[in-house]
Amino acid sequence: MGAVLELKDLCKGYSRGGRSFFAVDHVSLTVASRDFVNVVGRSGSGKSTLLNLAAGMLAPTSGAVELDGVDLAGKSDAELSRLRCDSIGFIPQGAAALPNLTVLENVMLPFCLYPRGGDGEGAARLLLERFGIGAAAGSYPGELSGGELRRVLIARALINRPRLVIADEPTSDLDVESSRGIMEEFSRLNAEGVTLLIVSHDLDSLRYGTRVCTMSEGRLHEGNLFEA
Ligand SMILES: Nc1ncnc2c1ncn2[C@@H]1O[C@H](COP(=O)(O)OP(=O)(O)OP(=O)(O)O)[C@@H](O)[C@H]1O
Repeated sequence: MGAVLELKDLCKGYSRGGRSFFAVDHVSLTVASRDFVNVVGRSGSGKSTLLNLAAGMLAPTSGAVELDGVDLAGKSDAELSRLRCDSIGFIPQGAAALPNLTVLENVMLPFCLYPRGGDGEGAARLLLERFGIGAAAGSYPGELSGGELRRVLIARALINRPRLVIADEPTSDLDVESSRGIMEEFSRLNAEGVTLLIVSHDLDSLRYGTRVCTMSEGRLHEGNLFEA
């Protein structure tokens, strides 16, 4: 299978208090089609920075990100937005829904951003049903629980049927049962052919993936070394 996502010797440097450091330090990772990669690691180890680089939200200090063989370097913001909207279902940490749009409108948003054919409303309603929140289609985000809201954001990330889903702690703040429901849904998506790269705090989530990588002080290692 070809690589959906390739991170090549990726670095992201920051400086704080007069000290320079790499939040992401020479990371290489090949995510093949149908991989389900979980990334674990301590707080501050660089997981969110890595996902933001992978999704083209952040520019690397050095190294390259290739999506389906296409280097993201040199792409304009508009091109990156389009690419993300079409190819990546990105669920950032603490992602917010737009408060003045209904749940249905929030889910349809990426569908409406660029002209495309098909039945966006029908697809959005199906996703809401799939995540057990069909009855909330006409509600506003402020009227939903944290777990319901998270499912709305996941549905929104899936509306354009992305080949790759990148999610930063998609089950944070959820109870065990809700977390399992979401991970099982990710697992089903994976079985349908979707490739996933997910940061997870919850070690129970690891059994749903096909690979685990550990982030430690900006470095990425294959395997779960988190508890070692
Ligand atoms: N814009 C920034 N400027 C300076 N330092 C930053 C910036 N963004 C992140 N960092 C630092 O880079 C390191 C990695 O941060 P990152 O958010 O990627 O970690 P994380 O593993 O996702 O943490 P958590 O699990 O707590 O979300 C941290 O030391 C953080 O303080």
